[in-house]
Amino acid sequence: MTTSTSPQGTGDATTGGPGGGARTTKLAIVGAGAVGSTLAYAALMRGAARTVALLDVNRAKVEAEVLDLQHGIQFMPMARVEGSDDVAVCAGADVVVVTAGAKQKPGQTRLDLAEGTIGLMRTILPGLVEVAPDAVYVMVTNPVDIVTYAALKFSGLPPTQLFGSGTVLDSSRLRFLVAQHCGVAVQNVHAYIAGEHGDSEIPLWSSATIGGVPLLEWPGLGGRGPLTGEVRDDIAREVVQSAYRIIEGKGATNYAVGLAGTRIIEAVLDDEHRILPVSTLLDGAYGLDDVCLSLPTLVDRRGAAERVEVPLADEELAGLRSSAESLRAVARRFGL
Ligand SMILES: O=P(O)(O)OC[C@H]1O[C@](O)(COP(=O)(O)O)[C@@H](O)[C@@H]1O
Repeated sequence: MTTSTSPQGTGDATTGGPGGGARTTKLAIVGAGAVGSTLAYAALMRGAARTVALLDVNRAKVEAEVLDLQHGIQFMPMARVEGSDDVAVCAGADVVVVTAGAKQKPGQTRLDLAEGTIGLMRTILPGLVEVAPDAVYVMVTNPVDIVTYAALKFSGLPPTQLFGSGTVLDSSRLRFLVAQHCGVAVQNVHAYIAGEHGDSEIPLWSSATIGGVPLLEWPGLGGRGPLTGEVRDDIAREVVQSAYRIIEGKGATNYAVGLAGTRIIEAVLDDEHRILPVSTLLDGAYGLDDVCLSLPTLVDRRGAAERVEVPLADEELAGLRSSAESLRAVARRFGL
């Protein structure tokens, strides 16, 4: 079953646009759950790709999500939406985003989900690579660092071409909280979370800036105080806890992760050369290797093209090393 539509009824990303015109971009999303379908919605709303294809084992679910999205096409930038329970729907994709996996339940950590999800990656990656060998693969499924490490093994793809959404979302949570505390626009806060997308993640306070001022020297503005050690610790704790709070309240996180994923997809499809904290396989950076974790990385049409070596304070480097250690221990536990 493939359910699809096109504005002019014909043409797709593989054969060219309607009427055989210029080739257009195609985004394939694996998993039509809360994250996958919200990501599709966000990508369509932002006009990130001309074709959005959804793949899910649950035929009724994928059909329903596709229909619902198709009915909104009139109000979006020009696009085509298709969906199927057959991997062929992903053929010729420029970007494949993997969101499929076991659902996180209240109280479960991301690592609790690992085993079933790793098995799923082993099953689905070879078929995806067969139909979309040139796509850039973005893993979103949690625990994303472990899933990315496993997917690299199962796909045989180079680390530039396959990486994880990592701490792009955590960094936007951090920026939101800092912006709220300081009373400035979130876009003016430049700060990254590095390491694991999870409990051992590290805010890179020492390199963060607000409006050109080093965050650690932020004097406060409009009656609001500086970011003291206590405030920073509270914010860092809140970043880690917020996903759990959302899951407790509504069962899943979907909006912010859908937007974060879309941001990564745009950086690839539009060849933006944008620095984003995605999860990549380390090969000696900061003395770390054979582990996937997040560091600011140049993302362009090639994928995760090059890592930026951000200067780290001693405690940040120590945090990164222990994050790497805990991820390696989990990977070993699952025989990776
Ligand atoms: O604070 P400035 O210098 O005005 O920069 C704002 C710009 O930086 C951004 O927040 C991106 O920041 P990063 O490069 O730190 O990710 C944009 O969204 C925004 O347009």
